[in-house]
Amino acid sequence: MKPLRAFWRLLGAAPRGRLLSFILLMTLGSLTEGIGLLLLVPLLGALGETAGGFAVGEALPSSADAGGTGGGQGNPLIEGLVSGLSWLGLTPTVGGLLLAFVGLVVLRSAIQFGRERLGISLQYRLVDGLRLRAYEALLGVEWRWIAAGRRSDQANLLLTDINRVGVGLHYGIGLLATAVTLTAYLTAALVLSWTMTILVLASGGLVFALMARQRRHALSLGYALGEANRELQSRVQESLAGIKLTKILGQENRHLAQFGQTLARLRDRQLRFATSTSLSRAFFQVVGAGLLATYLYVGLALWRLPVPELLTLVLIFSRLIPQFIAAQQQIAHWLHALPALEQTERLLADCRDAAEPIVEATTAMGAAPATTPWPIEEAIALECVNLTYAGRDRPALDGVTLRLLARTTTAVIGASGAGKSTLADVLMGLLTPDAGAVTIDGEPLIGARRHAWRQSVAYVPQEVFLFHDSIRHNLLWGGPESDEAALREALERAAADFVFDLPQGLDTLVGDGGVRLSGGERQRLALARALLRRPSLLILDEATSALDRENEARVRAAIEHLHGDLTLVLIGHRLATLEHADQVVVLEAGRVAAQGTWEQVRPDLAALPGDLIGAGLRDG
Ligand SMILES: Nc1ncnc2c1ncn2[C@@H]1O[C@H](COP(=O)(O)OP(=O)(O)OP(=O)(O)O)[C@@H](O)[C@H]1O
Repeated sequence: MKPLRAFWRLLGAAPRGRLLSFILLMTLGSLTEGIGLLLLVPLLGALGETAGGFAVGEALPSSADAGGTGGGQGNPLIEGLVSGLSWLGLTPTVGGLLLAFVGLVVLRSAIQFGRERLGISLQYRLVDGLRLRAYEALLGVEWRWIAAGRRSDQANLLLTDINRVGVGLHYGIGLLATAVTLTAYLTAALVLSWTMTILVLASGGLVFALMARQRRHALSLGYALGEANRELQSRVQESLAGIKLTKILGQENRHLAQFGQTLARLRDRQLRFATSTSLSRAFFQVVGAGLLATYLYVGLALWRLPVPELLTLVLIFSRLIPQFIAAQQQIAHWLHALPALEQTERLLADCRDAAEPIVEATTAMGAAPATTPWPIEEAIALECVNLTYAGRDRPALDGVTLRLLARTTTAVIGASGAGKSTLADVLMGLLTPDAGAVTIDGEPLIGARRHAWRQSVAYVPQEVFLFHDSIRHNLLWGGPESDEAALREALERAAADFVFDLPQGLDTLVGDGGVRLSGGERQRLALARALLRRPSLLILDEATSALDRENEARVRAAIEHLHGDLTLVLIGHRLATLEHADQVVVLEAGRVAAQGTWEQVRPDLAALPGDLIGAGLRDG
């Protein structure tokens, strides 16, 4: 990735008005800096010529009557500045010049304040814009792509990598300001002595070239830091997710040691970058002092420059050197952050390639996914559906042909790994088959229709996910418009009326992922949330696995009550639910091994190998 091009591309997303204001402030700041420095020349000249006996209000000797070589006489720009002051009615006195000088410093400070504020707000805007784009891209991508990636890498990118881009951008914007200031200093120096300026440019260029290795080092450390950050993120996420297991297994020390090692690797890389930047700063300071002494010697002894000019030049160069050091540091920081930007842009490009098509409707808020309900009139049909996950030889679904009639109940059973959840994902339009077709009332479930179809589907998985929020807000994810009565009805139908016995009722916080509730309570809340959605297709994936017999019976009664209202798919082993299904589908290694009513498939089950039915089924 070309560093300069990447910077402009990133900056290109900034609002034009703000960017132009920033550039204007940067230029004005540098202009005041340059003019302020040039005003010092006549001042120093006047002070020198009068050997300290000058009254503050006395006019400066004009170029005509001075006759000397110091004080900028003969230099058209400085004379122009002085006569500019006279034209404004300000007699160029020592006091006047001093006042003008202080005035310029005040003005420059105000401009600098504005510029820095604008620079930071630009940086935050660009970083947040990038973060939002990355998040939006992740949300809009095909499920298959998300499932194949690592959640911790995605979290790392959204949080740490984009933060690093922000830091890089901060230095990049700083570099712009430094470049403009450097230009102003060099222009001021050029006005005073072009030979000296060329000497400065040549020596500065040489030092800059010598530091190329440090810049390459910053880039490679940027890549190494990215890896260490990803490792830390995955370590933290995994450790926290598995903290219960860690405690049960008594492996706290092992986790701590691993965490310590990951941290040490991260710190090592950060420290190497900090050392490299500190070293280069120290190197520049020493070289800078040497160069300054050389310029002074050359100016005084060889080129015999007038003292006021020379003093101002030395002042300019003494300010120029820290700016030069800053520029080198800013470039190194930008290069250090470049791998994070590269990673973000790669994610955006990958997400663009794997984006799920969406039909957009125009709303008051702008474009939004269409959410028109999609009722099933006849049937959902699967025709020779094949699906193989990336990196797998064996298909998860192999030539599956099924017909789910509208408002009937289908039970899907099969051994672990038979393909039941994959079938559910295909029915929901989350996964597209590699071959074969899925149709709803004869309409193929492809392209943007898959997203639209999901608005009419509800799914209750075995591992229920609840947001760290109140029960009410968790339920409203299912039906945002639901009123109190609708919430109560859904909770009662899902046998989740335990909510009303809680001290805070619907406003009870459920904890991270619903950790403050039992597994069975979570399942019943998830069912209530699904019912609020008023779906055309409801898929329950082992949705009663965590329930005790009493609550399972209640949920089963609720499910039986739904029979005929909507199209139901029950994935599970429990005989009691299977018996009430209109059809039972038996999957084995991704194939349909048997299909029909429970009485029809029952004899086939005995012939199938392995523990297909499971103890739960035999128990009923
Ligand atoms: N994201 C994935 N990447 C690769 N392979 C996968 C993925 N998800 C599932 N599989 C594989 O696909 C096959 C079918 O898995 P699936 O989860 O559909 O089975 P299942 O019948 O739902 O199993 P269980 O009852 O244990 O939940 C299995 O061999 C599984 O290892």
